[in-house]
Amino acid sequence: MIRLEDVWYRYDSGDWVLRGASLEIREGEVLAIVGPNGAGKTTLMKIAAGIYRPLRGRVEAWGRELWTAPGAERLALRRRIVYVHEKPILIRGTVLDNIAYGLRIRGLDREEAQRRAEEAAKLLGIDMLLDRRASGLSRGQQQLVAIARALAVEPRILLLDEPFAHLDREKRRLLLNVLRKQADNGTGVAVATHDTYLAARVANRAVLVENGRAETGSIDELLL
Ligand SMILES: Nc1ncnc2c1ncn2[C@@H]1O[C@H](COP(=O)(O)OP(=O)(O)OP(=O)(O)O)[C@@H](O)[C@H]1O
Repeated sequence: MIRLEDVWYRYDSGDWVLRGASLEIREGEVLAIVGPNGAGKTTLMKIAAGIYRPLRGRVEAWGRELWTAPGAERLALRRRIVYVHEKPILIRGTVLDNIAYGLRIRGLDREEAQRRAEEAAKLLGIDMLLDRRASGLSRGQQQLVAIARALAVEPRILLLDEPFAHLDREKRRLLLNVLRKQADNGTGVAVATHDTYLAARVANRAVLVENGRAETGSIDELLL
């Protein structure tokens, strides 16, 4: 589980984006992160992923303060968390290479990485694309490849930034089901989205990011 406590953040060039934001991302549930453009949803998720260090406040992962943990421990904690950007960066090579990439850098041998990458691709209905070059894919296909790459490493916490944005109706529904199943199997899933309808369908709880703060509430309170 990840806990952000009274987190403050601003970029070099601007005002405070987060001014005392707190939230929890728990295993076994889907958390919807909603709020207006520029409110700080992406920033918050990158802090939860251990990519950005807050200027004030605490980030706890499984009870350990992430940024004061020794390097090796911090790396181990961060590896349980995967963040998928709205505009994913794909490596050169095939779709299979891309989905297997996270596993390869975690030290799995080629065969095992391939087997797990194929499984993840099947889950998202993109197994027919495995031999295609990643550079020729549509935006929606790229998004699914990035999500498959994340699923393949079996993270304890999965953070997705606008995962539905470029997907057609059928793929949105498929992803919705996959995320629900992931949570039911114990993964903690957080989804930043502008689509409150999808958020309400998939999430157990919601967080509204606004004015630098994060307000946690029920689906009824924040989404409907
Ligand atoms: N790399 C950066 N450098 C400077 N400012 C940034 C940077 N990234 C984000 N910001 C600013 O921080 C604020 C929060 O941005 P963030 O992307 O976290 O919001 P968001 O809620 O995810 O927005 P959206 O819904 O539009 O995706 C915005 O004002 C944005 O302009």
